[in-house]
This record gives sequence, structure tokens and C-alpha cells, in this order.
Amino acid sequence: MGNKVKTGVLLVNLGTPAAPTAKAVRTFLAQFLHDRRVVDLTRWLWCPILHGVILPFRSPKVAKLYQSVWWEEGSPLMVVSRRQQAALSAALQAAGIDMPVALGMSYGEPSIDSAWQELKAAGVDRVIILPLYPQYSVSTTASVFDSWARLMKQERRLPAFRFIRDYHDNHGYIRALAESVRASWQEHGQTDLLLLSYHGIPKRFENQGDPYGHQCHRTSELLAAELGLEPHQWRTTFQSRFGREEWLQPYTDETMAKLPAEGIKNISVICPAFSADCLETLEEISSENKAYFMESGGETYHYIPALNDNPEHIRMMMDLVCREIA
Ligand SMILES: C=CC1=C(C)c2cc3[nH]c(cc4nc(cc5[nH]c(cc1n2)c(C)c5CCC(=O)O)C(CCC(=O)O)=C4C)c(C)c3C=C
Ligand SMILES: [Fe+2]
Ligand SMILES: [Fe+2]
Repeated sequence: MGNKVKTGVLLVNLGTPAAPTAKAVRTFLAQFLHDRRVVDLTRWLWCPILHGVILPFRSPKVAKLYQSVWWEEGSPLMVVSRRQQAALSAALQAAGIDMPVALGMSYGEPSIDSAWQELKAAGVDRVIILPLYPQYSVSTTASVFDSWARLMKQERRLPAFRFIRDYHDNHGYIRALAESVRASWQEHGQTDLLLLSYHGIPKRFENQGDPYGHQCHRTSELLAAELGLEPHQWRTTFQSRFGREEWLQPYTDETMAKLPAEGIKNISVICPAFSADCLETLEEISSENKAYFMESGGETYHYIPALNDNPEHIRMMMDLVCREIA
């Protein structure tokens, strides 16, 4: 028997504050918003705005929003990510595959560094990096790659590695989304419209070559086809604008306020770019945007949860990982 290379999985997501307090949110935002992949303005211009305005004023405001969605066990994004890690690890084990699974976050704890140290301590010499962003964006996926490359600069012996860039059109992903939609319709009845709301990015990023928007539209088309929807039964929008420049359009909040006047009063909303529920789904979509819709004359509004640790989602992760070692 030859020496068998030990493979490990590095699951990555964005990260979240350690506590729903202004101080912890400030620490998180400071790290996040200093990333040049996220905000690419020249530092002469950006640092005074960030330190003088955004961190002091946004942190206490956003901390209140985090308080409104915080769970007993912690920040939803962290709790769900830990569950995903445990479920993927158990699924691999049940299939007789010896592959440790570590969790690293781009910002805050556990860091990507700590996740790599865990894998290294387990004897891993080949890493499959799975950023849990179905659609590639420079602001998310490329930033994960930067962190990995920075880490590898400190290593003399590099592990072999595979980087899963995106899975926006993966059939297991589309099927898992379709299952969630069907489950919601079964519980509440089918609505006039399925709104697919994705986290936005600045339009400028797309002009500079970021394929994110195109991948979002592709995911929507595939999901609509899987569900057999007619064009008037679904729509794609973009949420979570930040700053003053134009972001990908149409905007979710503006669409919500307009739909009832078009005669669309019953909607289901799904957020396919979020692999785990978080502030942007539980507060912005389930609460803030629901209010825009209802105040404008909407009647029923159902948020369809993220794929989180659904067995279908975990199976999809397992397929993505196993494809890399086949
Ligand atoms: C500053 C610009 C931002 C870009 C570009 C951006 C892209 C982007 N983000 C996600 C996923 C998530 N974002 C989340 C929170 C969040 N995002 C921004 C800003 C940008 N995001 C901020 C400032 C925040 C923090 C909250 C706030 O201050 O409003 C989260 C939730 C984290 C949580 O703790 O729950 C996720 C997830 C994607 C997928 C994306 C581009 C494709
Ligand atoms: Fe700074
Ligand atoms: Fe974001």
C-alpha cells in the first residue's frame, strides 16, 4: 500500500460579529470594510469616511438589528455554519470517507487561519476549499482566495488544494432550492409570484468583469425551469445596497413597494445567494422588506428559509467535495 494522502474540507463563509453589541459589530465591520476586495476606493479617501462616519454611526445602529435576530446559541450565521460543518462531517463519515471538515470565516472568528491549523494538525495534505457562496463574486469568493494565498505564503510545504469557485448552476443546488420552494407552497399555498432576492454588488464591479449578476440570473432561470414557472411567476432582484453608487438592479426594496400596485399581492421570497440564514435574510428580508410590501398594499408574504443544514444541501456539499477527489 502506498502512502495515502489525507484530504480535508475547508468550509468558508463571510463571518459575523461575536456579539450583538456596538463594540463587537464595530470590530467586525472594521475588518470587513478594510478588505480591498469589498471596498476598492483609495485609502486616502476611504479610511477617513470609514473611521470618521461609518464605524461610529453604523455600528450601534446595526447592533440593534443583530439583536433583533440573535439566537440563544449565537449569531444565526455562526450557528447555522457550525451545524453545516457537523452535518457534512457526519455525512462523510457515514459514507466511510475519512475527511475532516473545518470551518473558517473571512472576517472574525473562527478565522480561515484557525481552520487551516486544525486541518494541518489532523494530518491533512490536500485541501478542498468550499466557499459557501453559490455565485462567484470578487467581493466574496476572490476574498477567500486572497486569505488562503496569504496563509500559504507562510508555509514551506504547500498542501495540494482545490478551490471550488462557484456552484450557481449545480443541479443538486437547484434541486435543493426547488424542494424548499415546494415545501413552502405545500404549507402556505402557491403565491402569485416567487421573488428571488440576491445580495447585490456595485454595478461597477460587474462592468469590470465580475460574473456575479449573470450567475444570479442563471440560478433564477434554472430554478424557475425546475419548478415549471411561467415568466410572470418569478422575478430576480438585488438587496443590501451599501453606499451611494449604483448597485445591481432592480433593487429588492423598490420592487417590494411597487408590486401591489401591479396587482401582485401574494408573494414568496427566497434568497438563493445566502447558503445560511443571517442578518440579511432574517432582518432585511423577513422583516424590513416585508413591511415595505405590506405597507404598499401587499396581503401575504412568505420568506423561504436558506438551505442551511437541510439534508439536500448537505448532500450537495458532499457531491461537490467528492467530485474533487474522484
Ligand atoms: C460594502 C460592500 C459590500 C459588498 C460588496 C457586499 C457583498 C456581499 N455580501 C454578501 C453576504 C453577506 N453580507 C452580509 C452583511 C453585510 N454586507 C455588507 C456590505 C457588503 N457586502 C455589510 C456592511 C454587512 C454587515 C451588515 C451591515 O452593516 O449592513 C452578510 C450577513 C452577515 C451576518 O452577520 O449575518 C452576508 C452573509 C454577499 C453574498 C455579497 C456579494 C455577492
Ligand atoms: Fe483604515
Ligand atoms: Fe454583504
